[in-house]
Amino acid sequence: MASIITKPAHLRCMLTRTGKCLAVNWTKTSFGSERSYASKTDGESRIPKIYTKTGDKGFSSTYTGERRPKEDHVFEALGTTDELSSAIGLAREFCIDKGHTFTDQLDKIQCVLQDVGSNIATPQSSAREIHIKKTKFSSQPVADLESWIDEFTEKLPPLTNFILPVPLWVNTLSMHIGLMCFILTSLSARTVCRRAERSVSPIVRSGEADPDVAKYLNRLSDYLFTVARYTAMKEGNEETIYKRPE
Ligand SMILES: Nc1ncnc2c1ncn2[C@@H]1O[C@H](COP(=O)(O)OP(=O)(O)OP(=O)(O)O)[C@@H](O)[C@H]1O
Repeated sequence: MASIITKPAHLRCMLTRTGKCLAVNWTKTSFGSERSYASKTDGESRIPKIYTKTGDKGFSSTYTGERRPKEDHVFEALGTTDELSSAIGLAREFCIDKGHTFTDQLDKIQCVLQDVGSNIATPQSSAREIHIKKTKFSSQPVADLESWIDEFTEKLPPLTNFILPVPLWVNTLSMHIGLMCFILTSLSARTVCRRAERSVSPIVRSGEADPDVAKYLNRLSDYLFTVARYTAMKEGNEETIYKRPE
């Protein structure tokens, strides 16, 4: 089963800068400010602790050190991006089981989603130059997605109808990667991706995150849809298309 344990790039940045606590808690999937991270060390022994208790009252930190309520749109977007990465990690496992060849793409996507998180956790209005430099999101991942989508699309029949979300108990890969399944909708990576996009959009619109982050999530939902169609075709599953009721 896919591990949801990650090594966030932003946490690595933070470690390099502080130069301490190398036995870091890699199990955390999101962001901690330098200040809150430092407080996770245990005095002289420097044993890192996973908990600081600083979030117990419902507030947490951005990478820039701002304290905000946990329901803030930044943490909402960070949480949804984490969910998306978990859903893709799950899809990746089914991908390996079925012998599909694009697991390396899914690996890259999970890494890029860490960078998406770094960018979201760094509100531009409170960021210093060093924060911006370390969490800048490049446009290359968007271009990568586009070329992968184009490659799959060339191999697929043209899309002339709406494809219906049907429960495919046997075709678990398609289900987890893209096609909405009413039984496991919340686990469908594409729907989680679109939710992530909705949560990130207002942050980008207000100028607090990089516009390429929104572009990436928009393209990623198309990638997940296309790769789901591709795997369904490879596995010999017919698409259930929309027919107008008589
Ligand atoms: N509920 C949440 N959903 C999404 N992101 C969160 C949430 N809580 C915190 N974060 C983000 O993830 C980072 C790491 O989470 P962590 O649980 O360590 O924060 P905390 O609750 O503030 O601290 P602690 O757990 O030590 O009391 C935080 O710095 C914040 O940026």
